[in-house]
Amino acid sequence: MIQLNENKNSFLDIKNLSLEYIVNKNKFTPVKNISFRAKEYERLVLLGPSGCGKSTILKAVGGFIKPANGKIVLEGEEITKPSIDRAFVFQEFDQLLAWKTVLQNVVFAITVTKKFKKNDAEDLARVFLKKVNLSAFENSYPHQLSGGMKMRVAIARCLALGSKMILMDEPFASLDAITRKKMQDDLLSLWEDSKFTMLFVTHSIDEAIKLGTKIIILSSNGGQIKKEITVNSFTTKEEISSIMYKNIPEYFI
Ligand SMILES: Nc1ncnc2c1ncn2[C@@H]1O[C@H](COP(=O)(O)OP(=O)(O)OP(=O)(O)O)[C@@H](O)[C@H]1O
Repeated sequence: MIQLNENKNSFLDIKNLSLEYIVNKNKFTPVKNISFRAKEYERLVLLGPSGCGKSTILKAVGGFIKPANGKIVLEGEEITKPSIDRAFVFQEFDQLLAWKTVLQNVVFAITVTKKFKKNDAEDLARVFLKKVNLSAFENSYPHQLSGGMKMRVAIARCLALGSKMILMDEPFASLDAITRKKMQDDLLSLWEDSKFTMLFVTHSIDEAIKLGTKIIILSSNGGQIKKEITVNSFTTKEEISSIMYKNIPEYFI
């Protein structure tokens, strides 16, 4: 079991963050003045109803939206632009190139983003494929893999590139219940094996409890943080539901 590093309280530090879009020349601010922190190797889950600003926060951490106010700091450095430091892993894990093998997919990413010779890139790719238990599948193509294995390749690729955070926006939302459970289990075992800090967006209470070490509950009223919950073995669906029922009744409509 990985211990969260208590000395790295400010691995990710979001301070008084407001995020806005310009709609018909007017400012629209879906996220207003929120603050929260994550430790290294935290599995931080943003939970809230549709439209509360979860994806907007994730995009800002990715560096794709600049804060209107406040700041986002990762390991002491303010985030101002996208970087491989913070990698998105998309739904269906379809960022993998269908015509390249598992090994070639990882090597391709390494050679494009780092100045590595092909042989060195292959060595590095194999180290990370081993970490995610896919050494035996290095010559397989993405279509020959299960969803969980594709996720492992996508995450191995991020880790090989040196990503410090993996950003996931409802990656399992479109899956049937059995596949979703399997993917969640796979993600947890991958996290146990490979150690990464994760920011995961969902509107499922069950998923938040299962995957999170910390849950941030957001309301639909301007992306306000209603509660921050450190998940432990006593955290129940009833407890989270009751917090949400009191603070965000529209979640249940
Ligand atoms: N590019 C955009 N331009 C203008 N408004 C946007 C844009 N993207 C999102 N919004 C609006 O900002 C608000 C927050 O959207 P966001 O997608 O962050 O919410 P969410 O909590 O992730 O919702 P969902 O769970 O439905 O994906 C919503 O009202 C949405 O309509």
